[in-house]
Amino acid sequence: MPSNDVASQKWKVALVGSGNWGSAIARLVGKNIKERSDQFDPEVKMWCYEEDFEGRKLTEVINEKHENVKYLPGVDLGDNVVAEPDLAKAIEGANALIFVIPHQFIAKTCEQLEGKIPKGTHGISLIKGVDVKNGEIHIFSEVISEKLNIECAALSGANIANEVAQDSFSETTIGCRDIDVAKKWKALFETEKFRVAVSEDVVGVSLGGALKNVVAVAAGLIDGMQWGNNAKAAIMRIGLLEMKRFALEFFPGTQPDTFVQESAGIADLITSCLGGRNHKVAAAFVTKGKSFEDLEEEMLNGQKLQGVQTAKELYQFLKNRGREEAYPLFTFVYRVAYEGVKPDTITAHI
Ligand SMILES: NC(=O)C1=CN([C@@H]2O[C@H](COP(=O)(O)OP(=O)(O)OC[C@H]3O[C@@H](n4cnc5c(N)ncnc54)[C@H](O)[C@@H]3O)[C@@H](O)[C@H]2O)C=CC1
Ligand SMILES: O=C(CO)COP(=O)(O)O
Repeated sequence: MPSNDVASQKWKVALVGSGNWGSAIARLVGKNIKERSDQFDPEVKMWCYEEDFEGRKLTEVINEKHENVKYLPGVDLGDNVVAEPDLAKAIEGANALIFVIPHQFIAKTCEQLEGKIPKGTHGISLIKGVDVKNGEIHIFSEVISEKLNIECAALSGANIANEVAQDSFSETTIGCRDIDVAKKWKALFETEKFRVAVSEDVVGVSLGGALKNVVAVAAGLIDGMQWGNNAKAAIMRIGLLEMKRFALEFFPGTQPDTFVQESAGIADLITSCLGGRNHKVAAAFVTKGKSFEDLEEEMLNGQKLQGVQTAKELYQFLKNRGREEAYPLFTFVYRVAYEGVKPDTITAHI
């Protein structure tokens, strides 16, 4: 469909994902589509990877209480957010799909959707991670776009889910090359307290979210060691430069300004280094001396860490190209998580 028809097209929205961020976004979108029913179908289906919750199906409990009792407890999702365990049913009839699952699950999930998405469907990826395979690296908007043969935008920013779910003020960035489609996504997500900026730099927006997770792990190590604020600020600065350098080296055409001007860049880096899950678990890695895997299990109640796995994927990609030494902070995080390098040796590495 030509993009100038998008403004008048009514969108039926479905979410592929229902974790901590997925549920917070479902609530926000659910409220907006009720108020903007001229532009959007007033119900949103949310695909849930089904599991048991206290002896019942999680989807049943969500639909009965209108609350994701496991991944976003205590928050009313609204009665127009409907949890659906069958992926094909969840997306049936939708012409706008929001992809919001931990990045390690996207390949399998897309496989189930291949060939089932009508032409002209719009997609947006809220996933923070990169896809590394066969020595190549891709952002998830591209992966989704290629696998499902649809256009796919990106949304990323300083958006700790629990804060967005409480309607605390946040900003975000939508990366989308088609201005009419971008406006429609903005209308879907924006509220007075959730401010949306639009950028054409889909790659920069996506990489900001993916790469900051690795820096947040490093910041968590610093806090675990109680090295103070100067040290953490240094990690953020060094990390931001590595993020920018990586983007420009491997994704030519990325706008360097995205990293310093957009919520998807520096603001996300800061909030994640102050209070994200990657930061929290990395601090515990130092204080408790357990593996990231065990700590994720113990501390996150089913939520998933993205930074440690991203560090591994970046390392594999960089090593393959002989470039790991050019990214000492990313490489250090990998070595701490997977090779037993001690966090307190950080200054000898970066
Ligand atoms: N939580 C947050 O504050 C934010 C998260 N993000 C990003 O959004 C993406 C999704 O994160 P969350 O919604 O927080 O997820 P989460 O961290 O809460 O992960 C749990 C979700 O993963 C699902 N899951 C578990 N095994 C699965 C499988 N085999 N296949 C498919 N799904 C499975 C669970 O059912 C649950 O819905 C991530 O890339 C994250 O970095 C972005 C902004 C904020
Ligand atoms: O992306 C986030 C905030 O914008 C959340 O980061 P964590 O996954 O580290 O909690």
